[in-house]
Amino acid sequence: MTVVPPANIAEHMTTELDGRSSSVFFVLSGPGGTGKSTLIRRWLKADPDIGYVKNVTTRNRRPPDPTSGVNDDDFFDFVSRARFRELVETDQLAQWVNPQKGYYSGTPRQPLLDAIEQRRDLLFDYTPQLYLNLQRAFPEQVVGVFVAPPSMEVLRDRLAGRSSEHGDKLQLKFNMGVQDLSYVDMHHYHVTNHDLEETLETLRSILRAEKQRLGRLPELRALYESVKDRRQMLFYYDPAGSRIADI
Ligand SMILES: Nc1ncnc2c1ncn2[C@@H]1O[C@H](COP(=O)(O)OP(=O)(O)OP(=O)(O)O)[C@@H](O)[C@H]1O
Repeated sequence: MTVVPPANIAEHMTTELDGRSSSVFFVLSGPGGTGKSTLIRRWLKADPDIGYVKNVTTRNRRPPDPTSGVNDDDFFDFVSRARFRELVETDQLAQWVNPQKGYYSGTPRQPLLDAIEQRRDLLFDYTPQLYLNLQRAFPEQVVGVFVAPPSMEVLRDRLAGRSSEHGDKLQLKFNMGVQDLSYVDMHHYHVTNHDLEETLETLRSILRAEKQRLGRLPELRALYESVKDRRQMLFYYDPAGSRIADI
């Protein structure tokens, strides 16, 4: 028997039902010291297709972390306050923050626009404030994952173990991390970073799922829209229950 496709689908019998997803801006957010840069460093190494845009910052360089291998220069461009001001005034930053007196940090806008154009995914290592700024600027692209430490005690030990902050600065960093906890409910996901490999696997699964959201597949959406038969009734009233009786 020959199967005859309905008219609305006949011309699309060989159209492939695969879509190319639009960009995801995948933000690892949360307290400093939970492992965000360590995770991103591993992810970038394992997956060359994913991108990372360096932030500009006026803070001092941290010495490379011998435990994680994280090198500040891989994540930041270090600029003077005068240069930072120029970037703000000429509207070259997608977002910026002033987390501590005299210290500014932000993200250049143009590489983000390029990524959207090329449909590339980007990873970000952010505080919740930066994440919320970016979400406001790019609501369709941004997915926010709050990366939590196994406990606050572990966070304290990881921060101390990294040796990038000491004394009052370490205390300040920890206290800022405690404040970051109040932003958890503004994220899409919460992932606890016990074991690095397991956490990375969870993050990659989240990104894979986000790529399948119909909202990120514009050509497929347009295709399904074009083959929709608008005369079809998908719902009905049945106050007398006769349709059920007819089954
Ligand atoms: N799952 C883990 N198990 C054990 N140690 C970890 C784990 N994840 C990260 N660390 C260690 O914790 C320390 C802090 O990690 P990292 O610098 O990546 O944090 P961060 O969240 O990027 O901090 P910041 O936001 O201040 O840059 C590092 O020394 C790293 O080696």
